[in-house]
Amino acid sequence: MSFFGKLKNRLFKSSSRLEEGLDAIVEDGGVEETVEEEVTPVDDRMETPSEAVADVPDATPRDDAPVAADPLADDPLPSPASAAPAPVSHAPTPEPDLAPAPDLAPAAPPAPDDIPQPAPAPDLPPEPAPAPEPDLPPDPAPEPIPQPAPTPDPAPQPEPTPEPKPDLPPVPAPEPAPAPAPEPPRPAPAADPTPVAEEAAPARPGFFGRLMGRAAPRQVVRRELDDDMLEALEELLITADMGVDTALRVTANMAEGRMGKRLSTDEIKGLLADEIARIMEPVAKPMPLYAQKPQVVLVVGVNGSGKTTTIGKLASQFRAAGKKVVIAAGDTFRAAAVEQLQVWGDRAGVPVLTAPEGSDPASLAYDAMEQARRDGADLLMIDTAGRLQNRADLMEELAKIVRVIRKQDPDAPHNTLLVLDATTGQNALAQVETFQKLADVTGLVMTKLDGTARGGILVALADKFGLPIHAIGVGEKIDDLAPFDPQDFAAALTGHDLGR
Ligand SMILES: Nc1nc2c(ncn2[C@@H]2O[C@H](COP(=O)(O)OP(=O)(O)OP(=O)(O)O)[C@@H](O)[C@H]2O)c(=O)[nH]1
Repeated sequence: MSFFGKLKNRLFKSSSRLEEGLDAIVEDGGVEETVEEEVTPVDDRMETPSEAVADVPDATPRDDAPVAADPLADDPLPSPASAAPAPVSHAPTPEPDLAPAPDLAPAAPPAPDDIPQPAPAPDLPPEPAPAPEPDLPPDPAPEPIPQPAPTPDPAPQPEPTPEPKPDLPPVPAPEPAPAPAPEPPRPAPAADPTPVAEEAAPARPGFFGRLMGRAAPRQVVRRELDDDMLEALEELLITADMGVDTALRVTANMAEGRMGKRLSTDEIKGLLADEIARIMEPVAKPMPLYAQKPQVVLVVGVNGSGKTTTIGKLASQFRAAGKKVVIAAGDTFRAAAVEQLQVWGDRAGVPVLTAPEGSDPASLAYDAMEQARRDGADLLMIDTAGRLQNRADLMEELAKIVRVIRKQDPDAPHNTLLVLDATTGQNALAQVETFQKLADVTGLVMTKLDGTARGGILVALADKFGLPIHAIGVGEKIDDLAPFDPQDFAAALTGHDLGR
């Protein structure tokens, strides 16, 4: 499954909440219209198989898989491994929210009442650029109904003969869908008398309709964008954890130049996805890798935010990318935290340096630095305590760690990653503020996006702080750390496929 598919599934709570909310807003006061929609080729409705983002593979050793480096791999140095795209194992599972299957079905016999359409003769295309058969795969795959009877009958028969492709001049692209102008009443299409909101199963287009790239009429609910609707949208975004400021800004941008216009749920989703992607674009940055050896990565965050897990996942990905990694278990006050990190080190195949319980974390960090240098490690990842309850102590502890490692490398730490738990919602904003005071945070990793109904917190964070988001955690397994892709995220969050 592609990353979009996986993220979509995992953000199901968020996306369904937003989707349902948007549906409700548009339907509340919206008016049903009949529109014709361009028939989309099957392939266009499937996920693009080569999305760059790592489709998180199964938790298997991946010595040959540089992919994993993807989330981190903004390597300014030539690092073939890190630059390599993720191995994507795309099982083309159709998205549940993609177009309903019926209209994707390959050339079934047209409904009899489609036939009497005022047929433009097939060889007299009314348009200068007759569209190619849009709902056929571009490759010369045989028709699913192998009717070896290509009798060149000028009159179109209901029989689904193999498509007379060769007769049709190829056209580079199908025409853009015409604006949903009010359709003249058509001779009773085989319309289902039970229109279901926006995604009602469309009646199958006639043979010529399909041939010419036209589609079946379908019912779409549209609502005029007014103050009430804007307010409802703002509320919805706030409940998705986008925060008041960001929600207001997003809705204002969505509304710009569109007040009084009639918008469908799909259109609203598209606008929202565009806005979210626009905000997230500048912060989607993999963790930079430097030539410095060892590159010191200090990992901070409150207890339970997912630091240990994230260190394990990152270490595994770095290692798979050919980097030599050492981990220092800097939360020396909690034996359980140290043990947990050792488990993750074992999983990732990376050594974990520990110190006796209660010993000075800065001392451990110093020793770890020495060992990492001795071993020629590329990366030293230092876990830290997350006791915000005693902020002054924590601040002193972090400051001391930084002081001692700078004795060996004045530029260290090279990265200070703040790990945030997406399920804490708006509290994540406060955590960023606090940790920015405690440490010089250089980037974020957002965990547990699979477990929240309100992924909008990422949008609020990006909008407010502009800190790079290096990766997102979408599960508890070692491979459940993905690069942050703003387009995929926006699509997954809103349920709108941005068409990539
Ligand atoms: N569902 C899900 N769970 C996660 C994710 N990341 C971490 N977790 C879980 O969150 C819990 C806390 O993770 P830890 O890595 O131990 O968090 P920590 O910040 O190191 O916590 P302390 O050791 O208490 O400081 C564990 O049960 C993890 O399995 C994620 O992306 N998704």
